[in-house]
Amino acid sequence: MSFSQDLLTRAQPTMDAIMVHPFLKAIAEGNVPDDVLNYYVEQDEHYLKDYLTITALAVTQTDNHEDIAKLLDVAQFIGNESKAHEVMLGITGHQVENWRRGPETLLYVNHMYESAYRGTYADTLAALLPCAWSYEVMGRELVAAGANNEQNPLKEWIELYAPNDDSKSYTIWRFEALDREVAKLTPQQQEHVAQTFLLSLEMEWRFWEAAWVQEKWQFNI
Ligand SMILES: Cc1ncc(CO)c(N)n1
Repeated sequence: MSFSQDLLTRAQPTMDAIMVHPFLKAIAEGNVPDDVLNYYVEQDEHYLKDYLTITALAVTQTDNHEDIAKLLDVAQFIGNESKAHEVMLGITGHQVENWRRGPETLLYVNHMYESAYRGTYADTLAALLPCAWSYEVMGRELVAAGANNEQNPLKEWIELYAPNDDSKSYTIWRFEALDREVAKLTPQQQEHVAQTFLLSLEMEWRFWEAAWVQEKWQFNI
C-alpha cells in the first residue's frame, strides 16, 4: 500500500465528519445563516493570504520543475477564490472588516508555517494538501447531490471547487508528489509527514466549526 493510500484510510473518519458538518449541510441547502457566512469569509481571507505565502515557501523547497509549475497554478487559483468570497458577501451584503485572525485560523496557518519553516518539503506538501483535497471531495459530493441547482445562492461557490471533469482530480498530483517525496525519508520522518497531514485535515473540520459556532477570542484588543 502506498503512503498516500494508507493516509487516506487514516483520514477517512475525519473526512466523513467534515462532510456531515452542519455548515456543509447548510451550503447544500443554500441556507447558511448570514453571520456564519460573514465569519467564514473574513477568516478565509486571512487563511488564503497565508496559504499563498506557504505555497510560495513550498516552491523554494523543491527543484522538481513539474511541482513548481503546479504550485504556481495553485497560486493562480487562489486569486479565483476571492470571487467565491464575493458570492457569499453578495448574499449577506457584508463587507470584510475583521482583520484579526480567529483562534482556529491562527492555529491552522501557524501549523502550515511551522511545517514549511521547520519541516521537509514533504511536510509542507502534507500541510497544504487537506485544504485542496477536502474542498475537492466536498465540491464533488455537493454537485453529485444536486446542490448546485439554480435555486441555491451558493451555486457558483460550489462549482468553483467541484472538478470540471468528473473523472479528473485536481489534487492527485499532490498525492503523487507526496509519495515520491516521502520515499526519500526515514520511517520516523514519514510518520511526521502523516501527522502533519492529519492535523491539517482536523483543522479543516475546526475551520467550519469555528464559523458555525462563531468562535471568538476571550478579549477584544
Ligand atoms: C480553510 C479553507 N480550506 C480550504 C479552502 C480551499 O481552498 C479554503 N478556501 N479555505
